[in-house]
Amino acid sequence: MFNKHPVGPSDGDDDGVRVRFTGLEAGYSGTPVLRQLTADIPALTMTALVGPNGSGKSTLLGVLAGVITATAGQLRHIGGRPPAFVPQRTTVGDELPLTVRQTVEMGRWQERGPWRRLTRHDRNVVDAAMERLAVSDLAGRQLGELSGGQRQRALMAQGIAQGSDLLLLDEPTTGLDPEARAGIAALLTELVADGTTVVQATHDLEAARAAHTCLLLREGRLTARGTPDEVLDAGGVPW
Ligand SMILES: Nc1ncnc2c1ncn2[C@@H]1O[C@H](COP(=O)(O)OP(=O)(O)OP(=O)(O)O)[C@@H](O)[C@H]1O
Repeated sequence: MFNKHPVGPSDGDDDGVRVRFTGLEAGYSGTPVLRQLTADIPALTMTALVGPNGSGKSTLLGVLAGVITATAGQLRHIGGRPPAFVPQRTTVGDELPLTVRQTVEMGRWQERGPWRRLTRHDRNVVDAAMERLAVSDLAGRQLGELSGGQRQRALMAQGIAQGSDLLLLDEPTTGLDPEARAGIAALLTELVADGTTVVQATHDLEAARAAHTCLLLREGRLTARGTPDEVLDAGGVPW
């Protein structure tokens, strides 16, 4: 694919960079998925990971989040707090006996440690995250009995409750109705304006267009990197 920007870090210094990876490789049980990925994630911007099913977007998010270990290459988080990772809502078990409030409270575990009593500050952070995602009314409901959009908002509230400056989201708007998608898009724009770096894997063209930077993956390789116009229009929509 035609690509105006070189596929790699923009330059050698760390200015304005939140995450830098070089020659990154990762996979599952010895099966390689990501191959020689090299790129920067600019700080205080929104980056969209785009590409066809199975191209490695979720795997890359998992590596950035630290839940999947790279098998080769280098990954550097430049400054900031440990990332907050919001997985695809379909990967969160329906049978989990958790209420919405308990789910959001888990966002404080990294700081507080699991099973420790939450402090008043923690509870305030949880309340604020639930209000921001409009799930306060659902606080006592079981996660498994929520609609897709409600569950997505609960998981996003958990991510926000972590208070990280780096939010990693796996398909936060896929399958949601237009109103719910617009709500999430507006929230992400606000979060970036408030000082958060957002990285989202997405098949949602509007979400990708709203990003500052798109990284296009194909078969585990980074094949284009640039503005949405450059990446999405250069060779047709890439999925
Ligand atoms: N837990 C796993 N165990 C083994 N292989 C996996 C696992 N998760 C993903 N894979 C494989 O890794 C490759 C990349 O998958 P990944 O989920 O990262 O792609 P994706 O771009 O996020 O796809 P989608 O758009 O469908 O969500 C695929 O071939 C997939 O089958």
